[in-house]
Amino acid sequence: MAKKVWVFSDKPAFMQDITAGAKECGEVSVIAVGSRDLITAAAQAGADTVYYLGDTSERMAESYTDTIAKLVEDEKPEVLLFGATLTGRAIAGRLAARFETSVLADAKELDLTSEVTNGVSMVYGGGANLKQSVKGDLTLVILGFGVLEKPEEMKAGAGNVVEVPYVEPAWSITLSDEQKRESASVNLAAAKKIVSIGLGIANKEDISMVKELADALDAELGCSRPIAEGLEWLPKECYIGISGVFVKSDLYLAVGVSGQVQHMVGLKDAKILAAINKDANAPIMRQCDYGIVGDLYEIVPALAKKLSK
Ligand SMILES: Cc1cc2nc3c(=O)[nH]c(=O)nc-3n(C[C@H](O)[C@H](O)[C@H](O)COP(=O)(O)OP(=O)(O)OC[C@H]3O[C@@H](n4cnc5c(N)ncnc54)[C@H](O)[C@@H]3O)c2cc1C
Repeated sequence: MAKKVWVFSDKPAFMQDITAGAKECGEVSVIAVGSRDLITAAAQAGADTVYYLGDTSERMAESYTDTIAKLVEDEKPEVLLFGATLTGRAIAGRLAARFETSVLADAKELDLTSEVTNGVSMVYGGGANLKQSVKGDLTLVILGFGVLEKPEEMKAGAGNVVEVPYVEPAWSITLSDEQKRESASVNLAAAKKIVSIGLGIANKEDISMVKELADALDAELGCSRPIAEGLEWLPKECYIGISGVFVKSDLYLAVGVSGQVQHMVGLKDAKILAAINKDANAPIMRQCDYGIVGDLYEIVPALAKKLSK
């Protein structure tokens, strides 16, 4: 059953991915904010109508929420699909509050063909799948790249452009400063060997001790989320798990990592899992191929010494 589907993503490739997938279900429109090049990109991916909101150089994308809300009230799309980016999430959440509805967040499967929109998303940090059927006049969905199946070649749409006037929000965010984020040069998703640290490491300075072991193994250094997000001892690109990187290394050596499900989901495709943990009952010790029970401060230097010989 064809629905009136609209797509928003601030990332052009993401917008095209969703639009091309949604096109398979009927007519699709795109809400474009930013460069005018987005209009062509949207039409190439199948957009029949492109609602062009303007350039974001002077405004934060979130400031367009009122403009989009007005457009939704006027045009009444049935489904709004948002790419899972920070901006997509911010706008979807604001619209949900505005229209007193909820968001089907982080859909990893989505069926737009039946009368109600059905989606599957991960819950409990990837431990379970949640199936949802969304009823009501407006369905808001946040989805990842590649979730919607798309044809090998994109089918272009009519690309009719509607210039949408800006609706001044009651309050808006001003961008006052930008700082470059520290990022890692390593691509853990492609690494063959990884040594990963967790909260068993007591001090930031001790990371160099584990790095010596990683170097002896010719491995990259990864970590659990608290090391990167809470303590910020390593860049965010270095943490493995449901909300971080998914790895498929030949060897994954976890040092002082307990093995919570949110971490373990990210290394389910690693071939050999080894762990060093002082607690024989830590969850990771039940899942690893090789486990060393003991103090990492004794085992790591001893292993590094042995391996560098
Ligand atoms: C929505 C959500 C998403 C999340 N996503 C992720 C994710 O993507 N990735 C992720 O990693 N986490 C994620 N988490 C966090 C996750 O639940 C755990 O809190 C986290 O993985 C625990 O990190 P850890 O193993 O380093 O620390 P801990 O659980 O504290 O484990 C530390 C381990 O070190 C051992 N240890 C302590 N001292 C020593 C020593 N001297 N020698 C040897 N062993 C020692 C302890 O026995 C313990 O097992 C998420 C959580 C939520 C709620």
